[in-house]
Parts: sequence; C-alpha cells; structure tokens
Amino acid sequence: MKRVVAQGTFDLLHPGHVHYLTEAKAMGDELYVIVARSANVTHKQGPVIGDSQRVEMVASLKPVDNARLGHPEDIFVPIEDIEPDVIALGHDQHHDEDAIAEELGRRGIDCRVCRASPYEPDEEMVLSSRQIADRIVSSRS
Ligand SMILES: Cc1cc2nc3c(=O)[nH]c(=O)nc-3n(C[C@H](O)[C@H](O)[C@H](O)COP(=O)(O)O)c2cc1C
Ligand SMILES: Nc1ncnc2c1ncn2[C@@H]1O[C@H](COP(=O)(O)OP(=O)(O)OP(=O)(O)O)[C@@H](O)[C@H]1O
Repeated sequence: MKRVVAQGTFDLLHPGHVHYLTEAKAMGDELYVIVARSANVTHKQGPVIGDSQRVEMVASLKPVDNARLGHPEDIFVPIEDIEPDVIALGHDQHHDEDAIAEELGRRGIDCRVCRASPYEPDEEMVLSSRQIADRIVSSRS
C-alpha cells in the first residue's frame, strides 16, 4: 500500500480542500491528513474552528483514510510515525519542497515530495477559508 500525506489548517471547508485531498489520494492508496494545530498557524490569522473539530471534519471526507492533529513542535514526528511514500504539498503552501526533502533524507525517511494543483473552476466559488470568513463578516455586519 502506497501512503500519501496531505496537510493544512482546514478551517472552513470548501471545494478547494476536496480537490486537494482527492488529488493527493490519487497519488497513492491511503491518504493520511495532518491538521495544523491552531497554535502553529502563525503565518496568517488563526482558525475560527478548534483543533479537534477540524480533525473530525477532515476525517469525514471521502478521500481521507486517517486524519490527525499535528505535533506541537516538530512537524516531522507525525511523518516518522506514518512513514509515507509521498508528501503532497498544497499548491500555495509556503513550505519549501527542497528543504523538506533534505530533512527527510537527514532523518532516513524515503519519501517523495510533490506539489498539488490549484482548483479554480470559476469566479462564483469561494475557495479560501479566509474569504469565507470575510464574506460572513461583511454580509452580517
Ligand atoms: C510535511 C508537513 C508536516 C506538517 N506537520 C505538522 C504538524 O505536525 N503540526 C502542525 O501543527 N503543523 C504541521 N504542518 C503545517 C501545517 O499543516 C500547515 O501546512 C501550516 O500550518 C500552513 O497552513 P496552511 O497550509 O493551511 O496555510 C505540517 C506541514 C507539512 C508540509
Ligand atoms: N482552491 C484550492 N485549490 C487547491 N488546493 C487548495 C485550495 N484551497 C486550499 N487548498 C489546499 O488545502 C490545504 C489546506 O489549505 P488551507 O487550510 O490553508 O485553506 P485555505 O482556504 O487556502 O485557507 P486561507 O484562505 O485561510 O489561506 C492546503 O494544502 C491548500 O493548498
């Protein structure tokens, strides 16, 4: 069985997340998803929804075989546990492919790192958790 890992915040779910996770699943046989801890989402506004609720929602999605909360300090601890064949980075994730590949090599983990594609079907869809939150604020105030 070929294992794939996907990761992200997954605050307010939308079809962009489903596209990403479906594409990641197609890279192997089993999809494991690491959900970022709120405390570690420091590069943008933190999630509205709490850690365990985000994990529960991601776990319920069709392509997902296993979802878990990430490690508080070391993002490679869940990777060492899962032992994936592929890490599928999201199209806009700020993580650097080469830096991740280097650290995997240093830790003796034999795993490919690749980049998923964006989902942008038309202008009607709101394909970003932040944009959904902004729309709620502007339409309710
Ligand atoms: C290979 C990999 C493993 C990760 N593992 C964790 C983790 O264990 N704990 C965590 O809080 N975040 C982890 N992250 C980070 C988040 O999943 C997420 O990528 C980061 O917070 C950026 O959020 P965004 O991609 O939703 O913008 C990991 C990221 C990568 C690329
Ligand atoms: N429209 C999209 N197309 C493809 N992948 C997406 C899309 N939106 C999010 N993803 C992917 O889903 C994963 C989780 O993304 P994240 O939780 O940051 O969602 P987001 O909607 O982009 O959030 P925000 O709007 O707050 O930046 C990431 O790997 C990201 O690349």
